[in-house]
Amino acid sequence: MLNLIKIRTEKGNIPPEITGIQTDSRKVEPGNIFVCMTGHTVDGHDFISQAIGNGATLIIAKKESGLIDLDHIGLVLVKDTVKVLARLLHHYWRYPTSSMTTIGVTGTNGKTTVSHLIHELMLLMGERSAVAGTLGFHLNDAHTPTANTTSDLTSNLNMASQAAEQECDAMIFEMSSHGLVQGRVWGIEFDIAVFTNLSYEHLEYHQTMEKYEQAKGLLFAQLGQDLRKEKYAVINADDPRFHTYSSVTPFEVISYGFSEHADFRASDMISTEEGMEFMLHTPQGSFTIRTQLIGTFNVYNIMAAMASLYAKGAEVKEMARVVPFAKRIRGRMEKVSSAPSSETYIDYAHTPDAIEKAMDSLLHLKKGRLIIVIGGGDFRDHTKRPMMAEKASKADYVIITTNNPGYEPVDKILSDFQEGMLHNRYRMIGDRKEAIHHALEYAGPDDLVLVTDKGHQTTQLVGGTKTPHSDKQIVMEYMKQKLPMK
Ligand SMILES: CC(=O)N[C@H]1[C@@H](OP(=O)(O)OP(=O)(O)OC[C@H]2O[C@@H](n3ccc(=O)[nH]c3=O)[C@H](O)[C@@H]2O)O[C@H](CO)[C@@H](O)[C@@H]1O[C@H](C)C(=O)N[C@@H](C)C(=O)N[C@H](CCC(=O)O)C(=O)O
Ligand SMILES: Nc1ncnc2c1ncn2[C@@H]1O[C@H](COP(=O)(O)OP(=O)(O)OP(=O)(O)O)[C@@H](O)[C@H]1O
Repeated sequence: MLNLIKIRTEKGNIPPEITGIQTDSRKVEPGNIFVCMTGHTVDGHDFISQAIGNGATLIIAKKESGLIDLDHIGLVLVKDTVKVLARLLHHYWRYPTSSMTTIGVTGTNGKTTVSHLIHELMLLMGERSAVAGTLGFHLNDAHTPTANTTSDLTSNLNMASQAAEQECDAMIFEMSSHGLVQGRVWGIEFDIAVFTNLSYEHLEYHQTMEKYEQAKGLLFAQLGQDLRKEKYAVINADDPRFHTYSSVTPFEVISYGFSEHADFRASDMISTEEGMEFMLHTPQGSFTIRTQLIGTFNVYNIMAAMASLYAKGAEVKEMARVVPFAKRIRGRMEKVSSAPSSETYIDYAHTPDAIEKAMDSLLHLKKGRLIIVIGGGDFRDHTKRPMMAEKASKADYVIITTNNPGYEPVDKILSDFQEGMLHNRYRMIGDRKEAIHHALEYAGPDDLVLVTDKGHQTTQLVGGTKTPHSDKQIVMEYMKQKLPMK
């Protein structure tokens, strides 16, 4: 295997066989290669002793560090451990992404929804599928949690290999900009690259919108240039980046949106008791689409999922038949209470654009007032807070709170949001549970309550301590106590 890489220095005893490849010393098992990665927080080179203690027999590093007893292990020095890791991992797992249709979904909002819609539609059409993203790793119906939206390369290859072993027809990767920039999917053979939209987010990491835009574009570059292969880019025709991303790839672009020229074009959207209905015009004809999902943004998400599967070879007619059975995604415009009390929705909106879109999707349903809970916390872009509050000002009443405040002073979080408020019909309550209770208390039976930011998540981080917290459970328990038993 080492013949795949350029070795600068080789020392000690190189083992004839290895049992796996690891970048985290805590996960190393006997016989593994430990590859040292220089991270944002710590340097993997500092954990070589721990890796050896756990049984690593070969260390791949950029530099020599510490005293290593080379009697029983080997040490290989290379120029770039990230690139070497990618090369070795794909070889070790026997290139699993080349045996199934591999789909990458990127964009500021909608990645989870589009990825899960593709997955669910495939299962509904009788195919085998896997998806890895914010909600974890779903292999057909089985589920394992993951740490990131886009996992590290070692985990991605491990998941892809499980999917390939289960003979999945496709694997879908939710692609965050961090994941793309850090090479967490290097070498993955994408067949279809999907773009949802781009708006203000993650500038604490990328610094400028231009760099953020470039980061997302890496997914289209990763389709490669090999025109012997059948590959597609699926791009939102209504987004201003349509032309930029279309020009990154030599492969055919399938567009979707409300624009006249889109290949998958929606029209005549109406809300129904069950969700929504719209007309979808496609290269295979026009179809009525009925869905349990709500909000115009979900029309986009459904079109992105259907266009991706059309690229993969599915019949639009068959997809139109199964879309009504695709369930709402956990924590995304999830209705958790309804008449006789106020209707309450939980939504993972955590960007200015998502807040605006989530509110817009409810405005036509409201008979009384729209009450919104917004919040934020440490470890996320702080600069977006006033913009989120500005968008939330469209609601009749706004409750500003925290979400995973971490080590940041609560008053600072609240005042950042306050800066963006366009009216004074708001209240600031630091404790998230109390804030949700206040929203529900304030709401009358005709009012709509939208609780944003936490969505599906089930913990609250205060200081360095995580405690259980579910917005959905808080609403349901409150309703149970307040509503008279029948
Ligand atoms: C800032 C950032 O992106 N950090 C990511 C990065 O970690 P890092 O560079 O800090 O790694 P590190 O902790 O310094 O460790 C360096 C190396 O030492 C190793 N190590 C470390 C400790 C130890 O005891 N032993 C050991 O061997 C580590 O395994 C690693 O190989 O690489 C890790 C593996 O890929 C990620 O899990 C981690 O995500 C952290 C947890 C994170 O919060 N990231 C956020 C910003 C993120 O990536 N978000 C995106 C988008 C979310 C969205 O769209 O909303 C995501 O994809 O999740
Ligand atoms: N196509 C869309 N356009 C704008 N907003 C959207 C769209 N789809 C979803 N949203 C909003 O964004 C929120 C998050 O949706 P989703 O989880 O699908 O996005 P995401 O890109 O995966 O987010 P993250 O990367 O943070 O996990 C939703 O709860 C909704 O408010």
